[in-house]
Amino acid sequence: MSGTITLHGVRKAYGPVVALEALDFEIRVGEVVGLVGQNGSGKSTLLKILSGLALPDSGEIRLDGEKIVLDSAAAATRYGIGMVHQEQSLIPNLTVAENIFLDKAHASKRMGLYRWSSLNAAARAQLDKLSVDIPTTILVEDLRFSERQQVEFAKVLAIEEMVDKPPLILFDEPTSLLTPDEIRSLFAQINRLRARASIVFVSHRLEEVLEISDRVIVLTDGRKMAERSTSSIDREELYELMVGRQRVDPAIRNQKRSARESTPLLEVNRLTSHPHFRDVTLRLGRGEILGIVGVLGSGAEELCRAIFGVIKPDSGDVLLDGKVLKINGPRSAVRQGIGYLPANRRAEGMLPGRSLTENAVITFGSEYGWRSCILNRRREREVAQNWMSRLKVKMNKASAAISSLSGGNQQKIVLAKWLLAKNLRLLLLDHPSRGLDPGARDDLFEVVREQVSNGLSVIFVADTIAELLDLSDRIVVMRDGEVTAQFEPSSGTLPREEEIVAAMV
Ligand SMILES: Nc1ncnc2c1ncn2[C@@H]1O[C@H](COP(=O)(O)OP(=O)(O)OP(=O)(O)O)[C@@H](O)[C@H]1O
Repeated sequence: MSGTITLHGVRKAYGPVVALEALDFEIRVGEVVGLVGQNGSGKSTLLKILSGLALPDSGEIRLDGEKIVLDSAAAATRYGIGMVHQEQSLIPNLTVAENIFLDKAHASKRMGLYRWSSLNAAARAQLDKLSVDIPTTILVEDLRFSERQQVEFAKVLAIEEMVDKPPLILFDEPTSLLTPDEIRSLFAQINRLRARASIVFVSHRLEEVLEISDRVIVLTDGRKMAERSTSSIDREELYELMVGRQRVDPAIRNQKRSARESTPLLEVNRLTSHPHFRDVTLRLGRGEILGIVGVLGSGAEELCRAIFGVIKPDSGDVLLDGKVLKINGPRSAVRQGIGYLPANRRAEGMLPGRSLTENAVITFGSEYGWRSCILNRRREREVAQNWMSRLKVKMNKASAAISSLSGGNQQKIVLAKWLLAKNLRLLLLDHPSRGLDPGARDDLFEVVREQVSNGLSVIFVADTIAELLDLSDRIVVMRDGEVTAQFEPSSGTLPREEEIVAAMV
């Protein structure tokens, strides 16, 4: 059995929204297929269909020419298909071994009871395939994010022994929370595996897609708009195919950047919050963008949370406009003109059951009549919709539930919520581009720059060094809770990537 999976004329609609249309797609063993597309273009829908979580409305899926029906995750497993989920699907209070075999019938389970030694040995064998030495008896909740992802990967690989065909492994943005070293080791694992599996790799990071994939498919509005071998296309061309316009070279934009001489809006003096960060001192001018970068555990995210009042500092102080900021929690931060876009937007940034407009106006509705006797819904809607169209939110109608949007479009709504604030002075953006397609990220940065030129000050925790250099006026590097370097390119020149990396690790 060769294990080729083909999709023929697949269509999937959610009510009036067509997520996939007339999709033909072939995935062959021995190759990695990169899947890219703008937010809302149908990538997650395609992964759901392949992993048995959604059924197409029409069209067929075939394995080596034979029609198959993927009507549940278990059915997908039977055909050797597994997904390494972006939002991990492991159960925290079970061990690594239990998680790897949780969804599978296994010889180590008899009448509902585990034979632990054989279960652990079987789990070890799966982890060994990835050259990972995580103990099989440890609870998943005690693992780092990247280790949990390895367990997810091993869990999918365990399918290999259950079926007589090479597995199809689906990766949904696997690198977004990994450090550069962790990405290298994931790629090495994929490269070792590729001869005996087929792989679909979904990501917004075009350089990574081009590096790891043999072929790349571009989805636009649910349709396959291009399919190329990665040796025949470069990043700029792929960006153009996806976004429909050329990318402005950040180097050109940076040349235009002039040093901003300004009185500080924010001064952070020796701020400490155990165990997150220590002795952090920095200043942020009016109309300035301060980029912070650091690997997981650097304390950068917690610093933003402390300024917004989510985390209580142990010592040090924060001055806003020369006055000591009393940080009594997010409510008082909002009153003082501080906004915060959390990294975990689904959990912290939105009300899933509410509509797009309600989510957009939830914080500042009162400014547009939210709390007045006569609810000024129309005004609210107008302002919210103005931002939604500026951020190019792909939606059916503004009254739809936010949960019906694609991940990237949900994020744009959470950002719109802050841009609606009339008194916004300081915006804290924690990994703002995570989940956004490259075009949407450039649009977002453009909106941020525009607001900054109107006097807004921004602290942003960057996802990658490239975007850090793209957006920041000044740069702070953090490691293990401390500031390890500050770069002030007042002459218009930015630090070199190696200088930043050296301070990060
Ligand atoms: N459960 C749902 N109900 C209604 N519409 C949905 C649902 N799931 C997806 N959609 C719509 O289907 C389209 C495709 O969404 P999908 O999540 O597949 O996009 P995506 O390419 O994965 O986007 P992103 O890059 O933002 O994650 C979008 O317009 C989205 O709003």
